[in-house]
This record gives sequence, structure tokens and C-alpha cells, in this order.
Amino acid sequence: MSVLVISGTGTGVGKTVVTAAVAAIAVAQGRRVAVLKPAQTGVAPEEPGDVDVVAALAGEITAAELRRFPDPLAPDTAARRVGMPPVRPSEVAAAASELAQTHDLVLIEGAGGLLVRLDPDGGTLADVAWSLGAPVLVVAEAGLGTLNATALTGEALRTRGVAGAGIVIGSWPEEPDLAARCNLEDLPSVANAPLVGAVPAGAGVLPAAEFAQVARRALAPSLGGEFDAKEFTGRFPA
Ligand SMILES: Nc1ncnc2c1ncn2[C@@H]1O[C@H](COP(=O)(O)OP(=O)(O)OP(=O)(O)O)[C@@H](O)[C@H]1O
Ligand SMILES: C[C@H](N)[C@H](N)CCCCCC(=O)O
Ligand SMILES: [Mg+2]
Repeated sequence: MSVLVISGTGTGVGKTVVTAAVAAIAVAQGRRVAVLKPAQTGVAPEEPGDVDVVAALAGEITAAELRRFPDPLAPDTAARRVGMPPVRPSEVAAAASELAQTHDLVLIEGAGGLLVRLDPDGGTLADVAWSLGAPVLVVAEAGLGTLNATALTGEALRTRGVAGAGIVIGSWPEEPDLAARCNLEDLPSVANAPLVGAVPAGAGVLPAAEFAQVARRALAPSLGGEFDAKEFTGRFPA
């Protein structure tokens, strides 16, 4: 079963765009791809959710959402506020396993960072990854402040015995400042994980055909692309 969990250091770091990039590459390779958002918060019933954004960028995918909560909050909190049942990690794992029977790749995008609660018992996306034996891709910000958040995420994965799939910078600025340039070397070091991609800022608004090309250049061979961390880092000397 090929399941990849896409988490990150927090909300708004570019998980959806990175999910779309992984999906776009796999779709271009002719693979059957499903994208699962266990809990979509802060989106009204008729509005597009993250999986719809991924579908618009990546093309032919199966988009699945288990629950949608109106308030833009952590899933557990958002469920509690409206009296809806929370999404349990076991339910997410079961849905992913079912999708894996008919797809070559299942991507699961969390809400916010790794330890954001899904349910009142403290279940998180890390539990989902652990029970599926699936690796977690960590999406991180480029600039100042990202080292601590990424190191904490790496530590949380190791503590729980969950495999990491590397770090992807969700939005790499056109003109990276000193902190962003230094982070190219420091992120892998503090998180003890390889840098496996950097998606250029602005990629999320490209038409699908262009996005697929950008995605290939932005992600490493482990994710189906051509990104070379050494070459990339060398282009932006600290
Ligand atoms: N590489 C990028 N190109 C263009 N826009 C981007 C890029 N990365 C992030 N963004 C924008 O930044 C905002 C936050 O990114 P995104 O929605 O992907 O965050 P997220 O990590 O998926 O958050 P959530 O926890 O809500 O799922 C969005 O408006 C998105 O369009
Ligand atoms: C509404 C937002 N876009 C996300 N879907 C949920 C983010 C929850 C973050 C909780 C937290 O870490 O404090
Ligand atoms: Mg998202």
C-alpha cells in the first residue's frame, strides 16, 4: 500500500500546494491518485476545500473529505463547537486503506501541524501515520522561525516511531532573505531529515499544465521529481 501523509509545521505553510505537487507528478506518471483530507475546517458546505484545490492543480485525482466543520479551528475544537462527531484516527486509517485498494497512491493532508487534535482523546495525524505505517512529509516555511518548528516536528515523529519522508519548503520566495538562504542548510540539520523539495512561491496559482512542470522541478526523486537539494542550495549561497 502506498500512502503518504502530508503534514507540516503549522497551518498556512503550503501543505495543500505540496500535496498538489506530489499528486501532479504521480498523475503525469499515469498513477491513480487519491487525496484524502480527513477534516476540513473553516470552509462552508458549498465552498471548495483543500482537496478541490488539489484537484484543480493536479488534474485526475479522487478527492475525498471525511468531515467538514464550519469554524476555522483545529478539527477537535471545530467538531465540539457544533456538536458533530470528531474524526477518529482509526476512521482516517480505514478510509485511506480502502482508497489504497483502488489507487496507486493515497495522499493524506492534515489540518494545521502534526499534533493538532482530531478528537477529544488527543488523537492526531501522527496516530494515523503510525497505524498505517505510512511516512510523513513535513512541509515547512522558508524563513525565520522555521528551524524551531521543524525541529519540534521531527522530534515528535521520532518519539512516536513514525517515519519521516523529508522536508519540503512550501513556498520558496523569489528573493530569499538571509534566513531563508541559511535555512537550506540548517533545516535538514536541525530536523535530522533531508530537504526533498521547495515549491516556488506563486506556484499555487499556475494553470495545471504549468504547475505539473514546476512540481517536477520542485520535488526530489523520492517524490517522483528532479529536485536536487545540493544544486538548489548551491544556487542560494548563505
Ligand atoms: N507555493 C505556493 N504558491 C502559491 N501560493 C502558495 C504557495 N504555498 C502556499 N501558498 C498560499 O498560502 C496560503 C496557505 O497555504 P495552504 O493553504 O497550502 O496551507 P496549508 O498548510 O495547506 O494550511 P491548512 O492547515 O489550512 O491546510 C494559501 O492561500 C496558498 O494559496
Ligand atoms: C483553519 C485552518 N486553515 C486549518 N484547517 C486548521 C488549523 C488548526 C491549527 C490549530 C493550532 O495549531 O493552533
Ligand atoms: Mg491545506
